[in-house]
Amino acid sequence: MQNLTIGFIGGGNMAEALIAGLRRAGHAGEHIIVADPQPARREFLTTSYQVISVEDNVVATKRADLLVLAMKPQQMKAAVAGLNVHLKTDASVISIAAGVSTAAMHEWLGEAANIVRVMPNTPALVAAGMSVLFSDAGEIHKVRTEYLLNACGESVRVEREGQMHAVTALSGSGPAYFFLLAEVLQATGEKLGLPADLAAKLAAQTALGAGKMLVESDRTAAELRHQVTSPGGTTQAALDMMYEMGLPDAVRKGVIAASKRSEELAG
Ligand SMILES: NC(=O)C1=CN([C@@H]2O[C@H](COP(=O)(O)OP(=O)(O)OC[C@H]3O[C@@H](n4cnc5c(N)ncnc54)[C@H](OP(=O)(O)O)[C@@H]3O)[C@@H](O)[C@H]2O)C=CC1
Ligand SMILES: O=C(O)[C@@H]1CCC=N1
Repeated sequence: MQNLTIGFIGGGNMAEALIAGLRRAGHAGEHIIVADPQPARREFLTTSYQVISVEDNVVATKRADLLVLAMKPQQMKAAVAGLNVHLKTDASVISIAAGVSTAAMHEWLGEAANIVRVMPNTPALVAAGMSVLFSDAGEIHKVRTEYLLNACGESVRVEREGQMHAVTALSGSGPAYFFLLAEVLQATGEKLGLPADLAAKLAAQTALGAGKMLVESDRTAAELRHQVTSPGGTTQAALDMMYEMGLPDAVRKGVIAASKRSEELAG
């Protein structure tokens, strides 16, 4: 797998996270080629990750064994138009765009294209990504895709493409929900008199610790929450207020809104 050339069309935030994961896992920069319209972005990616950067999508497409389509959903149709004739025989084509269905990808790239639909997330940048894949292509294309995704963290397959909307709402967008919570924790710590750097450190390390416990412990999230919550104590005071202010309902409605937006992007 290390000899596969992995191409990216679009070198934005999510492509960078995947590239960082690949490079950390030892995939050679000379086997990664990124096409992006912005010269400054190409320069940045080459300097930071020692990858090959090009302006022309066709150049990256021709060389790629795995081609990752990493532009915005609204940019996808125009970006892939005409690329299918340049694909290597048996190339795997991985779309990471929210909402965009494999049927749409086949419509744009032809029925013969080996399409894998993936929903990654930005913690791939630090090898802690969570990716979900769906594909109607052959096993080899899923296995190759898992090589890429597992270099960046964890991956799972789903058998029903319809589940990708909920996946997108949960793990694709999910890092932003935790970052928002960290922002509020930090700002409130400052308001309560802590220096900014200390408040930021406390929010970040607490998020890391809670995340590690969620991943590593046998206990459920609810059980872990109960362990922190002494009856009549400080956590109880906070959680009572958060429930009263509707925090769980706000999160629930937010995640449902994300899932609906993913359905809308599907057209
Ligand atoms: N960010 C995230 O957390 C996640 C994103 N995704 C998906 O990843 C995809 C990319 O998102 P993200 O990285 O955030 O977006 P970005 O806007 O950061 O990256 C997209 C990149 O593609 C470039 N681009 C646009 N049109 C073309 C084209 N025709 N050919 C080549 N490159 C092009 C853009 O250039 P320019 O700026 O000039 O338009 C930009 O550099 C989206 O489809 C999104 O749904 C999935 C999971 C998580
Ligand atoms: O916000 C978005 O649309 C993309 C998809 C998931 C995360 N970012």
